[in-house]
Amino acid sequence: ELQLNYYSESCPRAEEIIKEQVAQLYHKHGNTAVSWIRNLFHDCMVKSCDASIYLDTANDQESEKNSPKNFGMRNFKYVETIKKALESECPNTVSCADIVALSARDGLLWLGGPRVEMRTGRKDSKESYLAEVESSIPNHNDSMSSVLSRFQSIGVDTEGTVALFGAHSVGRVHCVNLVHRLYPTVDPTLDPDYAKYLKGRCPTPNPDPEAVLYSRNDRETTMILDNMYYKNILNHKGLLIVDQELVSDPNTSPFVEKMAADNGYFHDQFARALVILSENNPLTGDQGEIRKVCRYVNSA
Ligand code: HEM
Ligand SMILES: [Ca+2]
Ligand SMILES: [Ca+2]
Repeated sequence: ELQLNYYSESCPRAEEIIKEQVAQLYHKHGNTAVSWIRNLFHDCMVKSCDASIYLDTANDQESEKNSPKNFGMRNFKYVETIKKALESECPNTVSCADIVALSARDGLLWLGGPRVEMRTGRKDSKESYLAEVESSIPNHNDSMSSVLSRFQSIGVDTEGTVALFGAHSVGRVHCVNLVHRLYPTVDPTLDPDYAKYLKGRCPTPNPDPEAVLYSRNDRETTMILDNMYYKNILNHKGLLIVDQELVSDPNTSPFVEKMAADNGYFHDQFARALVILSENNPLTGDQGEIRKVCRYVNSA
């Protein structure tokens, strides 16, 4: 029941307003564009693209943001900037869940990513699903077969899954997610010079989780969503164990090679898979609600 331009009658400028806000935020805080993409993954993969990720802890319901799987997520407050702009033009009309989808679509363009067409009409959840986060979002060291079957279960095939990992061509990884590959001994699947660089970024085996020690996902083109990621992992410069597994698993490695060789092909596959992810099990019609603010459900 999602459709193109769902708000054409109820709020004709809705998509324009989101685009303007994403642009303004990008110019103030460039990494908001990175966050919109990760938000889409962490929202849509958990139950539904229903903005459940945005809810704060309230009324005895603990926020999904508290899950260790959501460690490092940032810029949540800026979704309210977008929401406020929409509310001032069209109160109670545009869902936070559609902001999840459209902000990712528009953020991508600032990162040099592909143009993606997205349908709208998603409604917002009335609860958060902290308990489901653990089983829904893979771990940084899960086996590739379990990662593939997780994506398969929402309709993303192997080729699409390999493409979505290309999101790790932007942004950062904190040392807590890296040190097990560096200490006490260096993971032999890691390029030795690169390991030396990473040890410089993460000098101790037990980083304080509060400290913001991190490494860029992709040193060459940190803020561009491009196929450098695939070139890096082919050169044993993947950061997470799951990143490196894409190369060692025979189910995924042929796609890695193709994407490393052809940025246009990577972009086409990324766009295709992102749409499938963004349409996972949406609430539509009179399901859910349209929140007034994205971090709280509406009060009865
Ligand atoms: C098996 C699948 C995946 C795992 C285990 C995984 C895990 C992670 C981890 C551990 C980080 C670093 C967090 C930190 O230390 O701050 C990260 C960052 C990131 N991930 Fe993933 N990820 C996966 C798939 C995806 C997908 C499908 C997308 C989007 C399409 C995505 C988008 C991002 C982005 C944009 C960042 C950088 C965030 C930032 O800099 O703020 N990831 N991921
Ligand atoms: Ca969700
Ligand atoms: Ca890049």
